[in-house]
Amino acid sequence: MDKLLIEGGFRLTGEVAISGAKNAALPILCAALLTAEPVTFTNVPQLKDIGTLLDLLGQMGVKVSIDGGTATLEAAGLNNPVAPYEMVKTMRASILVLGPLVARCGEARVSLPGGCAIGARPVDQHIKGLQAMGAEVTVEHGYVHARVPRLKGARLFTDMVTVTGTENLMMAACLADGETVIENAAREPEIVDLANCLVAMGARISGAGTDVIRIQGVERLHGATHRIMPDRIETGTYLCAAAVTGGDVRLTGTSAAYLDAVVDKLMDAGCEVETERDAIRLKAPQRLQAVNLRTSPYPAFPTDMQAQFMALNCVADGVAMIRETIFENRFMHAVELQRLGADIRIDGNTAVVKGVERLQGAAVMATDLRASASLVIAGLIADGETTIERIYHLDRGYERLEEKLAALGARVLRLN
Ligand SMILES: CC(=O)N[C@H]1[C@@H](OP(=O)(O)OP(=O)(O)OC[C@H]2O[C@@H](n3ccc(=O)[nH]c3=O)[C@H](O)[C@@H]2O)O[C@H](CO)[C@@H](O)[C@@H]1O
Ligand SMILES: C=C(OP(=O)(O)O)C(=O)O
Repeated sequence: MDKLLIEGGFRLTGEVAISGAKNAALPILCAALLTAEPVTFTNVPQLKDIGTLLDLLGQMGVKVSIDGGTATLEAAGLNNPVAPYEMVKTMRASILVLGPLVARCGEARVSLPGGCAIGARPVDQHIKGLQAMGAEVTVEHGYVHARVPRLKGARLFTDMVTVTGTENLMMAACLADGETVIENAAREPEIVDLANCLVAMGARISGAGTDVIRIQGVERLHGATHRIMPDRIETGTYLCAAAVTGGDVRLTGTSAAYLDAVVDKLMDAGCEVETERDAIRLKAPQRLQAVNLRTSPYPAFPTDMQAQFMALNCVADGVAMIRETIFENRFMHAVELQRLGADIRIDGNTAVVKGVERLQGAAVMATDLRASASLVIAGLIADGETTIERIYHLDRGYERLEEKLAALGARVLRLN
C-alpha cells in the first residue's frame, strides 16, 4: 500500500495551480443523468472519487469519454438505475445519483452509503424529500429503492443543513411536475456551481446560494458545457501548508471569493493574504498565532478545513479551541498529530491545542481525507522524516499532491 515520506523543514515558496473542486464535480457529473444529450465538463479534477463515480455512471449505461480534465457524459442509453454496494461503499457521494435517477427513470436502487470514519452520515433527509415529492421509498437489504411515475413539486424542509441532501433534491426537482421549494437549503458555493450547470442544461432554478431554493420543473433538460469551480478546500489546504512552513506562495486558478472564513483565520494567525481575481498569495509570519474556530455550514468556517487548522495550531504561539459541530467523529487526526509531538486535549466536540515550538517526524496513519491533509501539513514542519500510511484517503481528494508540494519546494515522496 502506498505511503508518503515527508522530510520536514523546507519552506514552501512559489506558485501552484489549484484543481477543480471534488465536491462540485461529484454532484455536477451526476447531473448528466438528467438528460439524454451529451454534457461536457471541463476543469474536472483527476481524483480517485471522480474515477469511482465515472465507473458507477458507466455501469448504469452512461457513455463516458475523458480527455485530461474534460469529461463528456451521454446518458441516452441509461438502462440500469442501480448503484451497487461494492461501488458505493468506497464513496459516500454516490448517493448523489439517487435524485437524478428517480427523476429521469422513475426508479432507482441505490445502496446506502453506510457510516464512515468521520461520523454516521445518514441520508434520511434525502429520502424524506423524495417522499414529499411523491416517491415511494423503501430501505431494504441496505438499499434505498425509490419509485414514482413522475415526481411532483413540493415544499421541502430539511431538519438540518445538508449539502448533498440539497443537491440531490435540487436535481430531482428539475424534472418534477410543478414548483419545488427547498427551505433550510445549504448555501455552499458548490451548490451554486451545480445550479449554474443545471440552468445551462435548461433547468429553472432561483435562490441557489441562499437558504431558499426554488425550482420550476421542466419536461426535459438538454446538453451543455460547464466548467467546474476551483477547489476551495484544496486552496485552503495549500494556504495552511504555506503558513506553517513560514512560506510565501501564490495559488493560481482559484479565488478567495468562497474562502472568507478561512482567509480571515489565516490573517488572525498573522499571515498576509493578497487576493487577485484568479489567484491568492500568502506570506507567513515568523511565528503563527493560535486561532480559535468553530465549524458550521457555509458561509461559516468549513468542517473540511478543521483538521488542517488543527495542524497549524499545533505549532502556533498560544492555545486554540477548536469546536467541530458538523460531524461527531472528526478529530481522529488528533491522536496522530500527538504522535508527532503535538499537545492536544479532546473534550467532546472541542479540541484544545497548545502550540509547541517543534514537532518531530514519526510514522502516522491517515484515517480520512482531511485528517490525512493535516498530517501532511504537520509533516512539512516536523523535524526529520514523517511517513504517512493509508494515503488512499488523500488520493480521493487531492490531485497530484506530491507533485504540487514538490513544486513549492517540499521534500515529499510516494513509496509503494
Ligand atoms: C461530496 C460532498 O460534498 N461532501 C461534503 C458534504 O458532505 P455531506 O453532504 O454528506 O454532508 P451533509 O451536509 O449532508 O452533513 C451535515 C450533517 O447533517 C447530517 N445529515 C445529513 C443528511 C441527512 O440526510 N441526515 C443527516 O443527519 C450529517 O450526518 C452531518 O452531521 O458536506 C459536508 C459538510 O460541509 C462536507 O464535509 C463534505 O465534504
Ligand atoms: C468529507 C469529505 O468528503 P466526502 O463527503 O466525499 O466524504 C471531504 O471532502 O472532506
